[in-house]
Amino acid sequence: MSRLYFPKDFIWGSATAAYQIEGAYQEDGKGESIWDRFSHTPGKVANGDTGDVACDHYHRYKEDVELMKEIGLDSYRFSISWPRILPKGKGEINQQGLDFYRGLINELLKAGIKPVVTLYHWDLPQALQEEGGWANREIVKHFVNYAEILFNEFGDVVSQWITHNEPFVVAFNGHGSGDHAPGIKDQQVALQVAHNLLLSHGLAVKKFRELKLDNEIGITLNLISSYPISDNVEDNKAAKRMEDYINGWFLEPLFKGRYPERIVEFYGEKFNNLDIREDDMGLIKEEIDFLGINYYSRSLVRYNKDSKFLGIEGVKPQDSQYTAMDWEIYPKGLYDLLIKLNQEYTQKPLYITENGAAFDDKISEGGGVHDQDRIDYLKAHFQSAYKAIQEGVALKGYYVWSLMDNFEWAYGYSKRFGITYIDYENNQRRILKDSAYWYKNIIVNNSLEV
Ligand SMILES: OC[C@@H]1[C@@H](O)[C@H](O)[C@@H](O)c2[nH]c(CCc3ccccc3)c[n+]21
Repeated sequence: MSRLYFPKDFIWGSATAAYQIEGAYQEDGKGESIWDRFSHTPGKVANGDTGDVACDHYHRYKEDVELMKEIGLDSYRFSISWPRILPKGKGEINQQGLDFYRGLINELLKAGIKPVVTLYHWDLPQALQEEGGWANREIVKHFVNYAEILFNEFGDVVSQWITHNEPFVVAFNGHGSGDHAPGIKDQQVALQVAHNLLLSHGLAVKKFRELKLDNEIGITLNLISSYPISDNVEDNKAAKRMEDYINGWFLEPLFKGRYPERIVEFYGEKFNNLDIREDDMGLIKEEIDFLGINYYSRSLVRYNKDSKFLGIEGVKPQDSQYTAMDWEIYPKGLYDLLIKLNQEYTQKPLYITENGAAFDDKISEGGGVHDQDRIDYLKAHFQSAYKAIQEGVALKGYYVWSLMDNFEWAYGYSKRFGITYIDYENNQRRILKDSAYWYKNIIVNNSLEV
């Protein structure tokens, strides 16, 4: 057996999001979010699950920081719930909302754990949705106002700020396929939402720079590695379109100030109809300090002239392994992605802000949760990250998704991503899974045994 040693200042962390773990959905002045509304809408979420209680983190955050300390995390990535801070999305500030996050951050600092805050992880105040939400360009100034409140309140204790979690998903799942809140099904709206999200990111970064804070700011994107099933030209073009659709639509504006031509022509009229103003692309390209990457799996495609989805058809190799989300386990895709980002987009510091897997975890007779499949998944992806670092990629940290089982959006509580098991039948009891103990050992040694 040999050991792969990570750089000495490498950050090992874990990640969550407010709506997925906090619960207390109407407590202490919190306003309604679009996910409160969506999850309470019959038929939208598996088993009629909602985030009303979730993991009850709102009341149990001290216990949860103790868990993070036991695992030995260097850092914890979490999101702040906009409607806890501004119940109507703007106007009056809810002090009890600020107090909750102050308490959480204080516990983290006492435990020597770096707080990394995601400003927006999908839980828009419902009051703003009623004014058009992300489809209405006015939202940009409300987002910057919200961000400024948090920069001023926590700017001296937060290590890094992430403006948005996965604008692709907010735009295309929330406004294209409609399987996420607010459940709109309109590609034209989805494209406008994507643009407004990027613009809100750029203006929030600009505001952050004006405040001259000494921590860092970036954005988190869900990114894939995209491969053609054969080396024929049409399959290769299909794989490139897939990469442009998920990765390029956001990477190109953020780092090159433009939308990717190949797919712009594919969108045609829908792109020409967009409300993009003269300075927008320059504002979106405001320099960031790091890029957050959420990687879970690859995309393997073939060209299909009858496919309404960009002429693309997904392929699922028989001999691959799959997670409980039916996502192919493909660690090499993380390595390929990191190398490509380094070569084609940025040499800025990169963080894996999410990587992990859902498996059908069970509590064993002895009371433990033996999730060897999750250990194997993480080990293989850590090895890919290690290889990329060895080849010069400025990967500075890795956040396992997730610290605990939680509300998995439209899948409700049916999918478990945590390294901590949540026993929903037993008062949300926390049980560290074998993967948590395995991760603890990695962190202590800052190395991986292979
Ligand atoms: O699905 C697991 C996690 C979610 O729980 C996080 O909130 C979200 O940031 C996140 N993103 C991805 C990859 C992109 C994706 C999002 C939604 C559905 C399918 C894929 C996976 N995950």
